[in-house]
Amino acid sequence: MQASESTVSDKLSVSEKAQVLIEALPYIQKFAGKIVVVKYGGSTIQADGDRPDRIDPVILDIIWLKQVGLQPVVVHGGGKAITKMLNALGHQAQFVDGLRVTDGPTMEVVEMVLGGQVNKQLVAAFGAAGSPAVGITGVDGHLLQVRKKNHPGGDLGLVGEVAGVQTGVLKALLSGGFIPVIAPIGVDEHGTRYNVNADSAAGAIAGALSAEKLILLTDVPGIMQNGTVLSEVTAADILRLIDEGTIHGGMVPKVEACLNALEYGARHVHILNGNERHALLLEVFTKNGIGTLVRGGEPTV
Ligand SMILES: Nc1ncnc2c1ncn2[C@@H]1O[C@H](COP(=O)(O)OP(=O)(O)O)[C@@H](O)[C@H]1O
Ligand SMILES: CC(=O)N[C@@H](CCC(=O)OP(=O)(O)O)C(=O)O
Repeated sequence: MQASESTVSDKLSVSEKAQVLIEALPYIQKFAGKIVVVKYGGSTIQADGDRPDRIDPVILDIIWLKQVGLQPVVVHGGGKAITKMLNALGHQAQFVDGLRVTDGPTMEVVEMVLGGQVNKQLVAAFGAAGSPAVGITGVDGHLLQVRKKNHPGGDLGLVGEVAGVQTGVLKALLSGGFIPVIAPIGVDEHGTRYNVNADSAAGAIAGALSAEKLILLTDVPGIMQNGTVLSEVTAADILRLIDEGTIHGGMVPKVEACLNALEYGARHVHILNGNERHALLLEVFTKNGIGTLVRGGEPTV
């Protein structure tokens, strides 16, 4: 445990510490056995292969969810790591509406970085923190079936959109007591692998698992409008916020993934700041939660 954490805890009296635990009890009871899909973004991943002494607080939160009876499933990004590797190899990264234009050589780097480096770094971090995880890509167990994405902004190359999700491999891992850690690479019916936006992959997986929650961790406190976080938005709000340009760039695939997840069966979708310490615990185990809740229904803003 890090020094700053023990200092905060030391400021609480013994009865205040007990009170915090007691207040979490109804949420622990409510969510027992429920599936929570957590999307851990490339802009927030802190697992650091060079600093094995440092335990990533997000990983601790996810292990906490598991230990109190929820069933976490992790889908990770790694966009920044891909761009770093492309640059190191002398390639330029190119994006259209938050999606990476993926030619053949770029796809090789995507697979190497997402399926290899980032995935194994996270799995190793879970193991080091005492919880066995298994890292897979969407190719394994035919988890993410995709087709080439047709995008109005131009040909994106080997970018896939999810056409189907086969959840068998996830159910096998969950029932074996493992935390599944998924890299967003999909496969089409010919065996061609595609780069899938991690938010889209997480949304599709959350929907297919009828998850209690999909939680998208990013580097902003939620959906922002004029400098403030919107605590709750509906599908209609989102369409309007995209239309007026308030939601743009990487937030567009994120909110589309939220709507997709809700449409296909996820119950609640949240966008939180993964850089805020223990944001996941605050969302799941406190009354008001934090970040933005995305829900179906009529406009709220
Ligand atoms: N209305 C908005 N509210 C919050 N962030 C927004 C909004 N519109 C665009 N963004 C951008 O979306 C980014 C998050 O998307 P992205 O960079 O793809 O995150 P991640 O790497 O975590 O998936 C934010 O850092 C912000 O720059
Ligand atoms: C098609 C597409 O854009 N794929 C993403 C996959 C990784 C990702 O989504 O990572 P973040 O969540 O960290 O942004 C990419 O190549 O960057």
